[in-house]
Amino acid sequence: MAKVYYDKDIQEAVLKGKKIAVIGYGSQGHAHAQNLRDNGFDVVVGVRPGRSFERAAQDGFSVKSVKEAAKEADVIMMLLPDEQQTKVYKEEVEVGLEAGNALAFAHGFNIHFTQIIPPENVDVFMVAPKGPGHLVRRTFEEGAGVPALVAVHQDVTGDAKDLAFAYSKGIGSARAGVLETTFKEETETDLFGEQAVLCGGLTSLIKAGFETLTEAGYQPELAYFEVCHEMKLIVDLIYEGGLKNMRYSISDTAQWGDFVSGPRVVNEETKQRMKEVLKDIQNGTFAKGWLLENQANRPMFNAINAREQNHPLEKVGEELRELMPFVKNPIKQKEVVVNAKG
Ligand SMILES: NC(=O)C1=CN([C@@H]2O[C@H](COP(=O)(O)OP(=O)(O)OC[C@H]3O[C@@H](n4cnc5c(N)ncnc54)[C@H](OP(=O)(O)O)[C@@H]3O)[C@@H](O)[C@H]2O)C=CC1
Ligand SMILES: CC[C@](O)(C(C)=O)C(=O)O
Ligand SMILES: [Mg+2]
Ligand SMILES: [Mg+2]
Repeated sequence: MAKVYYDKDIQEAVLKGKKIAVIGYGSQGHAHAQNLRDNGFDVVVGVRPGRSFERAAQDGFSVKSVKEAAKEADVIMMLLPDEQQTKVYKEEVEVGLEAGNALAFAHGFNIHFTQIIPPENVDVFMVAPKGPGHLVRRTFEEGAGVPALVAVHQDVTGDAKDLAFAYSKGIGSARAGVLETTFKEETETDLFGEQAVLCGGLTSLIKAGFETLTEAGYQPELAYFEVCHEMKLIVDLIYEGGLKNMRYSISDTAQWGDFVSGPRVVNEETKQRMKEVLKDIQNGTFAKGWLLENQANRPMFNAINAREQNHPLEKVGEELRELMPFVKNPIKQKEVVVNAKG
């Protein structure tokens, strides 16, 4: 079994007393900044003027421009959207880097695909939480954490690996488990996971199930409960005790259907497609497409996003969730409050 590191295995002294600039205050940014601060680390937030700036100030942080924060910090964690990082790095971060500083990432995209090439005199490490930023914060507040991967790309001080582990402990990830990896392995597996299984695979599966039922004349509300709402309840059982725990709880009829019909839907052909997706990630085709899409101001991203938001599943889901007061969306609620103040 791979070595998994926990709080007890990690010394945080190497990071204590250093100034950490969290660049960006979005999904990951707000969680890293707040968890690190709660664990006694010295954090400055670097963002452009606007919504995030106001939110970080409202949360009590010292907030500066990206340039100022990066210049005054010893450790600079890049938590801007991947596609924005190169420009901001070149214009505002690189100039403030001093020998012996550390440049850090939560995903390997820009280092692995050579969009950012840091100077040779700084450490470069990664702490990549294996979960959405809002849950990095929420689980931390609940006394738990989200697992993370750490990697070192450059080690000039001899401390890069210790810094990465200390940072992972600082954001609460070592409560759940931290694994060592490389930028290449994290980048390729993270992109594959989100495209083929966690986000792309799952949304396509849910939509296909919903459409199959509604096109056959079944009620959309019923279809939503069947293939979307219940998904969380089933996944919770898998999360808590593996596939066998879920299969223990469902009926034997469902388990037999799982065995005989599941592989008719997700089969060798699906796996072949997954291999193609992985190949496009490994050979840079996906990265190139995403970077070009952004250079063109996202024409396809925006068109698909608009279409997806109008999918009948989204409409009926919105109506049904309104009628389930126990289905709360703490992320949305927080944003509404902030927007109202902003
Ligand atoms: N989202 C996640 O859960 C995960 C993300 N990651 C990685 O973490 C990194 C950050 O991702 P994520 O948290 O999703 O990012 P977000 O999209 O949530 O980041 C938004 C933040 O970046 C700021 N920002 C955007 N563009 C600029 C710009 N041009 N100049 C200055 N500030 C800018 C925004 O400010 P404003 O409000 O002013 O727009 C906001 O503070 C990425 O590398 C990602 O791959 C890794 C694991 C999971
Ligand atoms: C699954 C999507 C993710 O990789 C994540 C939350 O881990 C991301 O890039 O947001
Ligand atoms: Mg991920
Ligand atoms: Mg990702």
